[in-house]
Amino acid sequence: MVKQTIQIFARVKPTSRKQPQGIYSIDEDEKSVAALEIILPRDLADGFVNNKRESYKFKFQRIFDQESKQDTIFEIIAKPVAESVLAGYNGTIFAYGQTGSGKTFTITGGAERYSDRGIIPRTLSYIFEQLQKDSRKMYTTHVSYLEIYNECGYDLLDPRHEASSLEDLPKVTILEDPDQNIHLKNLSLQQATTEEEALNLLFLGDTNRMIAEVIIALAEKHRSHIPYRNSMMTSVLRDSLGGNCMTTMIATLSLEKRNIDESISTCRFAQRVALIKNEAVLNEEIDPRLVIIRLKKEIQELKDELAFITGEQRTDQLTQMELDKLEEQITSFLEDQDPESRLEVGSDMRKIHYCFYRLKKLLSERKIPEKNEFSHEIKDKDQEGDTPLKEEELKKLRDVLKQRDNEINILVNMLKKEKKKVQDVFNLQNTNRGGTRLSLSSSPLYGGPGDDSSKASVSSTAKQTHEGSSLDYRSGFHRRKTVKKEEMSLGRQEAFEIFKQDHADNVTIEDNKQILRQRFSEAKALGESINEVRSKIGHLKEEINQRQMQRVALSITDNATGDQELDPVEEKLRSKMEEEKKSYKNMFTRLKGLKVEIEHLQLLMEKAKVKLKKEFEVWWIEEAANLQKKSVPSNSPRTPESPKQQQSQSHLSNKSELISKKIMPSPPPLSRLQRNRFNNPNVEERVLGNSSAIPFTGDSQTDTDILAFIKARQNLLQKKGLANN
Ligand SMILES: Nc1ncnc2c1ncn2[C@@H]1O[C@H](COP(=O)(O)OP(=O)(O)OP(=O)(O)O)[C@@H](O)[C@H]1O
Repeated sequence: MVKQTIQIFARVKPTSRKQPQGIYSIDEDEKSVAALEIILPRDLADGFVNNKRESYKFKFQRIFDQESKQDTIFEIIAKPVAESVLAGYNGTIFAYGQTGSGKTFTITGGAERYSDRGIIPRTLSYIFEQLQKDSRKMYTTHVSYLEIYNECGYDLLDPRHEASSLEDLPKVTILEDPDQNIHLKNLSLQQATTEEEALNLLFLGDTNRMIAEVIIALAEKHRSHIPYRNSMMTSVLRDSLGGNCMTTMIATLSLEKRNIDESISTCRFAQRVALIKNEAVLNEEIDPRLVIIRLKKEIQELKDELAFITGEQRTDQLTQMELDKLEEQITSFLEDQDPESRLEVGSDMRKIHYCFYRLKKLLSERKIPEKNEFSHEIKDKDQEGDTPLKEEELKKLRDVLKQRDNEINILVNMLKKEKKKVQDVFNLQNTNRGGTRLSLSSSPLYGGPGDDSSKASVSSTAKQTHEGSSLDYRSGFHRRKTVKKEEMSLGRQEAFEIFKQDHADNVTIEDNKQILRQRFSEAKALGESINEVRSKIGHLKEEINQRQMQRVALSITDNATGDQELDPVEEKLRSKMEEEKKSYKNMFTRLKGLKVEIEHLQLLMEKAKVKLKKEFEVWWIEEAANLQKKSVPSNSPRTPESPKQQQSQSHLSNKSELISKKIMPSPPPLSRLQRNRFNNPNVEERVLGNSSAIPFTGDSQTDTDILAFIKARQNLLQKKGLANN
């Protein structure tokens, strides 16, 4: 059992604006702990009579200042927890801090760059790497993703559900057993056999969360305060907060002037958490049948020992099973070549006697006659030695000797021929050096120049995700994407194109596309270099083999002992081969890293695309709702709406201004074609200037789409100062 308090770390989020000097300071001089001092600026200490303390000091295991990078956070905070998990303990890492302080950035990672990936993807990578190294054990890995919102738990990885709101996801409830262990009912456990599968699950959960989330924001203001002590989150984390677990907390701080109070309260919370002691117990699941067998054996041994010491001999017969076991032991003892091996049968005299009896029997049955035969033979030979060899026998022996001599001569001639062949090959190779070489690599790992197979190989797994696979959680995502695409009408698609052009996330997608292209070509070039090195290694191996054959042949024909000496040429070839192998390994490791990076970037891009689409959908619905309100006169009958439509519209209308500001920070420039096509006052007048709402197509949904598009365009133009009015 390991007793340990919860480890607390602090991370300060980089500030966008330059902060006034001295708002906080970090003191790392103290041994093994660091201190964060938050200084209250005087203007915050309100009024004339200043009763507020001016500075607050908090201790942490370590404080990561604004410039700290994600890899450092992983190495120092997460790796030790991952190591304890691999050793068999429970491990938890959680981030705590005010909104926008960097919890998601620290735990999951940023959505823009590969280097921004957070603790989860890095830990997954580390864990799978370690599991791969250990071939002695069998591991199974599962992933769960639980979202807790408003005291309700939701499974974000259930492959049977496509989330468009949290309510679509399976609800997870807490159950407590009589031993007060917490169980999460309905939370699925998804098996992940590789890092890639685990990352796909993480991505699926993130996407589901994102899709179910722009609803949460709307409901947020109606949310009542949930006391932390009784919350579902605390129940789920019960073991992590004072139980059987190695736990680490990261206090995320946004140390800007306006956030000082929140930051102080986060630090206070961390100081309290640091007092919580956990008792982590090694998780061991013991098979009761194995325990029974072990205990029975122990009891028997103790009984035997007791009988031996007290002299009380056991008189009952050995059972057939015991006899069979003894036979097995005797056989393996006799077959064992090790002279030191022992026959261990414990202190049961019956067994000891039985062994002696069997050995004696064996000796009398087999060994002794053999020995007798052998001694007779020796005796006969000795007697022969005393008699002079007969002339006839001598002649016979001379003939045999001559025959042997002939055989040797034939063999030497054969060897000479062989040596010549080898020499020819060797000469031919020397002539070929510098010219073209025979390629030994029959199945290159990656394609040659101009071949796209390297790209295919590197991206195949990620491609699988999009092209559908047998795994439900992958195809689920794919299905959603396809459905959405099919649903989009032409006008809506066009509006989406305009919408995304200037969206901040589109810049990220484009940047990542660029990086992806670079990584692909790097991977391709690397694949080609790997193939080259592979074939070099093949050639070197071949050269070494030939060299060895040649030396053997030489040593036989010249009766030399060359094979025992070191051959400098061979040594040189070997060291060259080692170098090539090293560079092969380095390149291969880099290629593996590139593959992970490419897959990660593809997931980031997909995530950004889903987010973009989601934001567009919300904006579109909201625009349509506004427009309908405007264009339908109060006394004319309204187009009937589905209850769902009504609900989403009423939710969104409150936020419409906010959303359109947020998602359209600056409108995209319209092309001349677009301007000509849409900047038509007649259409506008028809739709917006005239409240009689003339139907375009007769289909209310399509008309709504058209209206929303025109309105959206008008908004854009107004913002750009291009509107006609
Ligand atoms: N260490 C950091 N380096 C760079 N950017 C950061 C860092 N921490 C946070 N950010 C950025 O700050 C913004 C807010 O961070 P994040 O979403 O992680 O906050 P949060 O605490 O999870 O917020 P919420 O509680 O609202 O979900 C994001 O755009 C994120 O990329």
